[in-house]
Amino acid sequence: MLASSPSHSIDSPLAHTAGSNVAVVVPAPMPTALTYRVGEGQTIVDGSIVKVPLGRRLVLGTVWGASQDEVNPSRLKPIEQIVDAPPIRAPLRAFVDWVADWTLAAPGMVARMVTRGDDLMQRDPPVTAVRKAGAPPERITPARARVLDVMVDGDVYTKSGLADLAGVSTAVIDGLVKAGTLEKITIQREPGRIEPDPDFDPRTLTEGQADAVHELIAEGPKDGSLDVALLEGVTGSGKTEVYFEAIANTLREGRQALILLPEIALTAALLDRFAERFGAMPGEWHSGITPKTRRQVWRGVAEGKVKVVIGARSALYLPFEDLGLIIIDEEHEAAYKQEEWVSYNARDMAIVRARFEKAQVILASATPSVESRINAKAGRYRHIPLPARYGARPLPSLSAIDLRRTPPERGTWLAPPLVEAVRDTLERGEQSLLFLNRRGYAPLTLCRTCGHRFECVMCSAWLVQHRFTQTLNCHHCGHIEPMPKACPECGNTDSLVPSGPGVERIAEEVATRFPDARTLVLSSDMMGGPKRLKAELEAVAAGEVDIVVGTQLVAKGHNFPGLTLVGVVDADVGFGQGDPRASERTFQLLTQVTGRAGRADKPGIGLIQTHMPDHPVLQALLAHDTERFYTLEEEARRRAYLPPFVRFVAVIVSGTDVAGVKAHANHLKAIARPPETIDVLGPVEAPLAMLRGRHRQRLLVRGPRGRETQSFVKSWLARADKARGDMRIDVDVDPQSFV
Ligand SMILES: Nc1ncnc2c1ncn2[C@@H]1O[C@H](COP(=O)(O)OP(=O)(O)OP(=O)(O)O)[C@@H](O)[C@H]1O
Repeated sequence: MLASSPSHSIDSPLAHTAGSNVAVVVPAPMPTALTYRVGEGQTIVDGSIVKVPLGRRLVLGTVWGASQDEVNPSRLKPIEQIVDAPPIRAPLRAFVDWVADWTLAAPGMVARMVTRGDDLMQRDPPVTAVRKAGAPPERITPARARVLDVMVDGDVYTKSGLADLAGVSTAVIDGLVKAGTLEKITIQREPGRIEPDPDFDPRTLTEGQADAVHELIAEGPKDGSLDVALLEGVTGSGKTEVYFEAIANTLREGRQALILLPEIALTAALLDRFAERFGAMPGEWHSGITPKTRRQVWRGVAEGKVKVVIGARSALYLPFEDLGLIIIDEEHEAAYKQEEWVSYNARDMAIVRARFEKAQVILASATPSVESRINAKAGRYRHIPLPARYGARPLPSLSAIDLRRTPPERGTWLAPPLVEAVRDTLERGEQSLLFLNRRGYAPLTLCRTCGHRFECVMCSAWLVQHRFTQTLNCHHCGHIEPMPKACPECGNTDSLVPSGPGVERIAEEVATRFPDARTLVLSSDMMGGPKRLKAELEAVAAGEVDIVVGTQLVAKGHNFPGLTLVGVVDADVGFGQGDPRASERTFQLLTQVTGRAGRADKPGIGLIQTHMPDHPVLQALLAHDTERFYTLEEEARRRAYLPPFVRFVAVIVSGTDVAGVKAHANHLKAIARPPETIDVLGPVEAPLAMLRGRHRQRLLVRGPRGRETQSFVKSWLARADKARGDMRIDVDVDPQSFV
């Protein structure tokens, strides 16, 4: 609903008067805000969300302040409407500016992540309600008496709600309205909300947990300076219980809290845990929620009524009224990096948002990112360890299965020691998890006769065979085609063979070896939506499944009490893909997944199939020697001039015209002229040379950590020729993905 004046309190008393010019940030890739005129009768403040004409469209924009630009009055357009929504507060506007500057994105594209779209600004339609208004009716029936009996003077009821309450039909209510006893009114229905109660059901903490809570709450800086704590606790140490206490503290201070999670799959379980601890559901924010919930949470946080939000990285842009605490759970996860539209890392940006909001940040992980570890070591973050599992449970005992010595039988993927271990676990009535980070049945399909390999037509990538759906899928662009009967190259039938395993193939082997076991495949593309996934995860937790075959979807965050064996089918998948973070990712993923074993009363084991049992990363993992891993990795990065000791900025030129893309990339290189401290590497064909039908060339800028590198990229790209046609230049500061 649009109104000419917002009904909300404002954080800036300075209204812009009619006839004055204001700067409005609009959702378009423009480097600056545009100027519009405030109309008669409009009350506009800094942060007002407005509708303004842009070309022929009316777009949603945000008032950033008075305009300093000289604009020819004849070209000046008026603000069309003021949206009935709380204005965007100054700290959030400052955050948007900062993110735009840091990521080299247009401010409007960042602001768009705050205001999102029109639908978010709508209010639910008003509803008709009734309340007592006059004397009881002359004709009083038992049904009418019941209605009057249940009503409290002054209270407002929806018709159907009141009918239910009194156990009568709505016709009885209509009769009372007609008689003048009740009157109809229109109300804006507010979602019923129970506030989380910090003292609802606190846990008894272990000594280690209590110390960590004390440090988090009481030992932070007292001068209001930025407080970032790295809560590093081994898997199953109870990090969640610890940061819940920090949330309780924030709630007692009357402020709001945000918990960011890397995966939607983790939200359902955490929502339930939160409700048990605080007696109320938090707000939920991710791509799987309904538009109605989205509207209610957005408005609820802006008005300070929703106190806690659990969400995906986009929740970082919610317009909190008074944000006191941000928790980044599994802070090391690559999923915090967004790579579309605006490339940003939600973990890093959360720290910036916290600075503007004067909020605390807790980064939680069993396997922190190398960056956060180094920041903690340098004293920029407080380092709070939780070295033991809750309930004195041991960490799982880990060992490697050397595939060179005990390989699987031909055409199978599970080596004899792993098969034996699964059998023993089944016999004990316990659960096993077989982990392989590959969706589908086989990563490649080829023709035995002519050697043809199935590739995506839009990307330089193999098509992954999926048996459940009988399709070949591209995991990069989403292209799907039916599994052919014959080879398109040589026409031979019965000659197409799968090559390599995905989780579906492992599940097939499991079904052959253990036909009586209850087996479940869990991977993101098998999901029948978040509801089905939640039910499946609950079934695993309840012990209704014997063997889970899963991708990274099940690797982290979950609590499966009956799970005592984790088998890693192929630990070598993650190493050496030209990605500077390959070792780190592998270490993290394998620690997380093996950390699912033995979390309740029975001890767990992890068996890791590999061709490289002596790899230093695996050695550190097997010994639970986290310290050794970080020391090795830090040293390797320092030596090789890799982040976080340098800053990388990736510049990707893409388009449908391969020659044009190459020429433009070469042009960029030719005009770069970087200062001595900065190198421009490339251009080279990106590892994914074609993606969604666009050819890609990659330049990599390597420079110092400060702002210098971004400043160089900004001025460099500003000097470049305009990209023509459908050519696009994407800039990614601190890239996570090197494809
Ligand atoms: N103080 C406590 N009282 C009761 N139960 C606890 C306590 N601390 C932890 N637990 C239980 O121990 C298990 C592990 O805790 P939690 O999930 O918080 O660990 P975590 O450190 O987040 O693990 P991971 O990093 O492996 O996901 C959970 O079932 C949790 O309920």
